[in-house]
Amino acid sequence: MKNTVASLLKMKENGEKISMLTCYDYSTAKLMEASGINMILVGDSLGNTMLGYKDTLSVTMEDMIHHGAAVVRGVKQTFVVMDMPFMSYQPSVYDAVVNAGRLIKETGANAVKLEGGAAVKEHIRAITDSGIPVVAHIGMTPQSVNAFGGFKVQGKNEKAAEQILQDAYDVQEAGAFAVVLECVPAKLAALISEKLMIPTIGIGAGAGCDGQVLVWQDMLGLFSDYVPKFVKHFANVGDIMVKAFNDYDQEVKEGTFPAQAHEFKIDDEIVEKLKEK
Ligand SMILES: Nc1nc(=O)c2c([nH]1)NC[C@@H]1CN(c3ccc(C(=O)N[C@@H](CCC(=O)O)C(=O)O)cc3)CN21
Ligand SMILES: CC(C)C(=O)C(=O)O
Ligand SMILES: [Mg+2]
Repeated sequence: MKNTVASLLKMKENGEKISMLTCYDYSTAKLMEASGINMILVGDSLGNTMLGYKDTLSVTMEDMIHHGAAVVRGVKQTFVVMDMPFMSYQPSVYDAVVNAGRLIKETGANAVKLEGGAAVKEHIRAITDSGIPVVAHIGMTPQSVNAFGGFKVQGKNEKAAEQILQDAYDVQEAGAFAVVLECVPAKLAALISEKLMIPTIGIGAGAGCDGQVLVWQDMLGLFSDYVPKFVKHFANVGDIMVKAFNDYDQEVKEGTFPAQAHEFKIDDEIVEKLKEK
């Protein structure tokens, strides 16, 4: 069955956990849909994993649309959320609505996600009012890496924890239908999850959240620039890939690849005639 905003809200009501992974391409999207994942996030983390930037700040609307449209072509049922890239919504509520509209129109995705709590209340309200479902994102918001001085856990002291709880109430009040909690203490995330009506999707926020999200290259051991504490390697696909590339390299050099099974045939007669010419 196709996942919708209503079905995702229902999952929280029923106490069913929501699974989300990032995705940035067609072939991987098809594999994720085959797996039963509830939601796909076309994250601006593609700046790190696909493009090799050190943070997400350089990611453009065009980057997001290029990858988002490919992901949407790969799924029929799965709910797809598009990250709004740095500076596509911060300058004004007008920019936020126009760029949210572009992300939906030019990819066919189902919702947008933007970072921030109290500071983006009006943006969330205006995008929601235009008919686009919004996922909020609070706690350690990577587009503010320079303000935080690194990718550091947020909400550890009383004042900071209270601010994050208030951000959670603010984004719910503004109309967000779900909220990502990134790198916050587990007990704070559990408390927020209890207090909110909308589902919380955690990353580095413990088991008390209503759902979880991970970057797909992280959970498969394909990304090694950094391995945050919250990452679990569900498989070591990176090792498998290096082994396969190495096998290919060897077989090409030995001449064992390609074998006859990989060749196309032509009548010997034709080749004989060509030799005579
Ligand atoms: N591949 C990838 N995975 C991610 O989870 C991710 C991205 N890229 N890009 C955007 C942001 C950046 N994120 C990050 C990046 C690094 C840490 C990290 O290394 N944290 C350390 C230190 C925590 C602290 O000092 O408070 C850790 O040990 O988890 C965490 C989140 C999460 N997002
Ligand atoms: C890590 C998730 C929540 C994200 O925003 C991203 O992948 O860009
Ligand atoms: Mg992001």
